[in-house]
Amino acid sequence: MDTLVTKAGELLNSAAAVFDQIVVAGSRLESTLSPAAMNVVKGIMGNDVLSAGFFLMIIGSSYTFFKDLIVGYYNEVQSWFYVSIIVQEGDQLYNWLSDWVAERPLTKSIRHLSVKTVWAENDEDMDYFDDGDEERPKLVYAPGSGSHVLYHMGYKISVSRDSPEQESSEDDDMRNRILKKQSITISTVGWDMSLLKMIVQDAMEKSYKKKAGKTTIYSTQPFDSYWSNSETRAPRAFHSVILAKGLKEELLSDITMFRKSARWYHDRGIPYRRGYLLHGPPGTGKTSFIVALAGHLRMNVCIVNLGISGFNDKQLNQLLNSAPRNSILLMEDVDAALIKRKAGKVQEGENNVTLSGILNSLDGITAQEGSVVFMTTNHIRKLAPALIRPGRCDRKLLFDYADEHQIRGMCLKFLLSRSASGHLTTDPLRKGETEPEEIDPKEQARMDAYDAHVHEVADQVCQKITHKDSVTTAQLQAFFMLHRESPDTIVEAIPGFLKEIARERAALSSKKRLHRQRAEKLKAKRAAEQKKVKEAKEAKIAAGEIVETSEEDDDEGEEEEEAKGAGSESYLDSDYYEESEGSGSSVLSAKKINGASYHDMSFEP
Ligand SMILES: Nc1ncnc2c1ncn2[C@@H]1O[C@H](COP(=O)(O)OP(=O)(O)OP(=O)(O)O)[C@@H](O)[C@H]1O
Repeated sequence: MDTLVTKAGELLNSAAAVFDQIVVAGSRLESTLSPAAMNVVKGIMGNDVLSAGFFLMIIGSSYTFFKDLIVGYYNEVQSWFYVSIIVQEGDQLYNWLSDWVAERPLTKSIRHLSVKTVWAENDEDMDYFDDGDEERPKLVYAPGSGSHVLYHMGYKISVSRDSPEQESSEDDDMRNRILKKQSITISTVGWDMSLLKMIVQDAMEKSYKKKAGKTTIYSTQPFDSYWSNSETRAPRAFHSVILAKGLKEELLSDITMFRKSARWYHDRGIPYRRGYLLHGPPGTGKTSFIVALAGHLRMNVCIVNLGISGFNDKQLNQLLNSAPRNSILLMEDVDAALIKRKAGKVQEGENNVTLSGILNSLDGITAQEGSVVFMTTNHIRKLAPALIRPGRCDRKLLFDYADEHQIRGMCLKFLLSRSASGHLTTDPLRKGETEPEEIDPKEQARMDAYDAHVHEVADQVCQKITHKDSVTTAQLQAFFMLHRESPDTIVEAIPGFLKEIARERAALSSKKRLHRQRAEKLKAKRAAEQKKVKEAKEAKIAAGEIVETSEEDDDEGEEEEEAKGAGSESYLDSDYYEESEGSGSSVLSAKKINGASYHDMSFEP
C-alpha cells in the first residue's frame, strides 16, 4: 500500500512538473509568436474541443520528451556501473559466443527462448533406419532476443541480443533488402573487464576444441557479405575419393609444397596464393575431392556460390577477403553466373556478379596470405581466358569419365568387406590411418574368401565397363551401391546399366540440340530484323529524309553472346556427352602423368 501511495505521489509530482513546463512553454510561445499567429492559437483555445485536443497533444509530446530525457540519463548513469563487450554477426566470434551462451544452464528468469534442432553427429557404424523408430534431432534452447541474465562462475552476466530487423535500401526495392546484422552483448556489474574477456576467450577455445580434427564448411546467404553459415563435420576420408591414377597424389603434393613456400614467393615478389581449376563432367568428384582434401590438410572450406541471387561484386570481394584463416576458397560452377547474365536471365539487382568483379576479387585477395582458391566448372570452354590465366588459375585439371583405375576402385570401395579394410589397401595416402579392429580368425577367413571373390568380380567389371563408355564415378557409385549386398548380380546387370546411361545421354543431347536450334532460329530472326531496320535507314538516308550519323547501333557481338547464352541457358551438363560422342572420351587434350591421362595445363611460378 505504501509503495502504491509513493508511486501515486511520484506520478502527481511528475504531472505537476509537466504542467509547470506547459505554463512556461505557453508564456514563451506568447512572447515569440506574431500577433496573427497568436490569434490563431487563441482561436483554438477559444474552442472547447480544439483546446482539449491541443492540450492532449502537448501532454503527449511532453511525456515523450521527458521519458526520453529520463531514459537517456538513466542509461548514462547505469553505464558507469557496468562493463560490456559487443560482438557483431559476421565475425566468427558471434557464433562462438552464441554457442557459449546456449551451453549455459538457463535461469528461470529467461522467458524468451530460441530453439534449434541439432542432429547427432554421423556415426559410421550406425544403422539409422534399422529398428523402425525414426531418429529425432536434439532440441537446443538458448536465450532469445532481448536481455537475459545468466550466471558464470557465480557472477551475474547479462546477455542481450538484438533481433534482426529488415531495412529497405534507398530505392526501397524488395530485392535489395538487406538484413540488419544481429549483435550479442555480454555485460556485468563493475569496472573490471577481465571476466568478460575470459568468457570470450573461453567461447573461442571451446569452439576450436569442437572443430579439432573436423572440417568446417562456411557458406553465405543472399545479401550477406560475410560467412553467415558454418557447418562442422567429420572430415571426408581422403581415400574415399577415387581419381585417375596419380592425380590425387599430384594435387596433394602441389598444395603441400605451396603451403611450405611462403618465403619462396615473398623473395620473388610473387603474390602468395595458388589457384586451381577442376573441370569435367558433373559427378566426377570435383567437390568431393576438395572437401576431402581440406579434411586431409586440416583446412576449412569456404564455398561461394556465384549463381545465387542477391550476390554482387562488392559482396564477393568482401567475402573472399574475410574468409577464415586456413581455408580453401571454393567457387563452384564459376561459369554459371556469367552464362546467366549473358543470356539476359538476370535482372538488375538480382545478381550482379560480373566477370571483372570476379577477376578483381581474385586478384585482390589481400587479407589472406597463402590463399588456396579452387574453381570448378563443367564447361571450361565457356570460361573467359582472363579468368583462367596463370596467376589466377595455376593448375587446370580435368576430372574425366572413370578410367580403369577408378572403375576398379569404386567397385572395391562398395563391395569389399570391412575386414579387408573396405578401402584400397594400395592407397599410399592411407598410411597412418586407423586400422580395423581385430576380429575372430574364422570370420576373418570367411571375409577374406569373400573379398577374393569381389576382386574377381572387379576384374570382370573392368572388362565390361571401360573409359570409352563415358561413365562418371557418381554413376558408378549409384550402380555399385545398388548391388553392394549381392556382387554376383553385378556382372549381368552391366549391359542394362550401360544402356540406361546411353539412353540418358541421348536424351540430354537431343534436348541440347533442340536448345541450340532454338537459339539459332532466334539469332536468325534478330539478324533479319536488324537487316530490315538497316535497309530502311539506308533508304531514308538515300532519300535525304535523315542525315547519316556515325552512331554505332550494331549490337551483333552482344546478340551473338546472347544467342550463345540462350543455347546454354538450360545448363544441361550435356557438353561432355556431346564431346565424347564417337570418340569415346573427352576431346580436350590429355597429358600423361604417371601413366594416367588427364588434362593439365600447369603453371609453375
Ligand atoms: N571420384 C570419385 N570418388 C568417389 N566418389 C565420387 C567420385 N566422383 C563422384 N563421387 C560421388 O558422387 C557424388 C557427386 O560427386 P561430386 O559432387 O563431388 O561431383 P562433382 O564433379 O563436383 O559434380 P558437379 O560438377 O555436378 O558439381 C558424391 O556423392 C560423391 O561421393
